Amino acid sequence: MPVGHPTGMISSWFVSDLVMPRDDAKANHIIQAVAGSTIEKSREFVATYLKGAPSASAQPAVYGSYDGVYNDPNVDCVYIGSPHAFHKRHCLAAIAAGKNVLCEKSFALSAQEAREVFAAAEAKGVYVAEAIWLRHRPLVADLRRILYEDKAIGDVFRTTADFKMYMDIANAPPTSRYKDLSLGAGSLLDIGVYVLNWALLTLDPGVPDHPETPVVKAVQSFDASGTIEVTTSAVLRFASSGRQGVITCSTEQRQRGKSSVIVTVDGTDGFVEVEGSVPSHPQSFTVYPAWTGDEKPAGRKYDYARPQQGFIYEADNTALDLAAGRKQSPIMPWAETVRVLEIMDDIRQQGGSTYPHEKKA
Ligand SMILES: NC(=O)C1=CN([C@@H]2O[C@H](COP(=O)(O)OP(=O)(O)OC[C@H]3O[C@@H](n4cnc5c(N)ncnc54)[C@H](OP(=O)(O)O)[C@@H]3O)[C@@H](O)[C@H]2O)C=CC1
Ligand SMILES: O=C1OC[C@@H](O)[C@H](O)[C@H]1O
Repeated sequence: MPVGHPTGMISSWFVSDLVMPRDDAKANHIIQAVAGSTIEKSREFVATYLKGAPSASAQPAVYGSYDGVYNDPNVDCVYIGSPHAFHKRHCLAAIAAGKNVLCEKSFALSAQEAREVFAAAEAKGVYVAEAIWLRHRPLVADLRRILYEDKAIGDVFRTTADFKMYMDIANAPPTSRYKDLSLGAGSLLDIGVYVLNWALLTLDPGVPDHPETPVVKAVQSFDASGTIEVTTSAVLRFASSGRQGVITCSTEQRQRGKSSVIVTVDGTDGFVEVEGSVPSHPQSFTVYPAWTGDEKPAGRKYDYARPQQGFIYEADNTALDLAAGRKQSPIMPWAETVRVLEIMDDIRQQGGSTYPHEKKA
């Protein structure tokens, strides 16, 4: 799958995974072109991250503006790894040029922005998907099967998930996407989106095709300036089952250790703990029977640790979607991206966080 992308942290992680050799690749990804805001940044990106890449990806076309990638006839799919507030603009520009698009989470600032992008994609007949890599992990599909087909822990009744990642916002430059509200700063869109996805995936077997939208109660707290949302807590309740999700995220707290329990799913006959460094990067899960005595019971561990970080799964699935002529990802269809953003709109409304363009409206 030829890929074009701007520079930046996530883009470096993404391409590093794609060019790492592996035996079980479902698709052959070629980094065909790289675009950043300056040609120097793009060249530096290539020199840094594609130095040892297989020959097809080692010398991509290099552009000093994003238009270069949008208009490059050799690019099949544009990967967008810019800050949240630019996603709509960059998606629309790529779509207008007739390109397929894989765009980072959170897909947009609001559900309305996502609807506009998907309407444009439909009109142009191109593929667009949110790069919510968590949903593409085999670990997630296996866990859902164990919960809802094998019913290994009985009836699921609750999921708790917490994402903590310390950001020194006070000392970050004003241009940082973690600090600049006009770039979409805030813990919910950056990391809360993962714990929300964990709750939806583990509490609702109908996801993604027949999802039930939960009732949400949420609060948010802000940094010293009172403008940047740094901690979000929300409780979700699914009316049909009574299942609850307790999801929290904070950029004020450091993650503890290299691996810990990042998600817990409780059932009537047992529980599951998902282990990893942070909820975006699960490595294993353990299925336990009900904890009845003093000691924690023995569980069965399912381990998915690999040399890549995990971006290969969304990349492979995107390539397979394109090869099959699909315009949407069956794992993260447009309606599901919109629904996640609608829930986040609701959480932000209850929590009191708004973006500059919303204040003007
Ligand atoms: N899936 C995952 O695990 C992760 C996903 N993400 C997601 O990826 C996206 C980008 O995050 P990240 O890589 O950390 O972002 P960065 O802050 O690294 O920015 C990415 C690129 O966007 C451009 N950019 C950044 N700030 C500005 C600005 N103020 N004005 C104009 N252009 C700017 C720059 O590219 P240039 O100047 O070359 O154009 C920059 O290299 C977000 O949606 C985030 O949520 C982020 C981290 C991990
Ligand atoms: O998606 C993400 O997950 C990992 C974090 O480091 C990053 O800030 C965030 O965007």
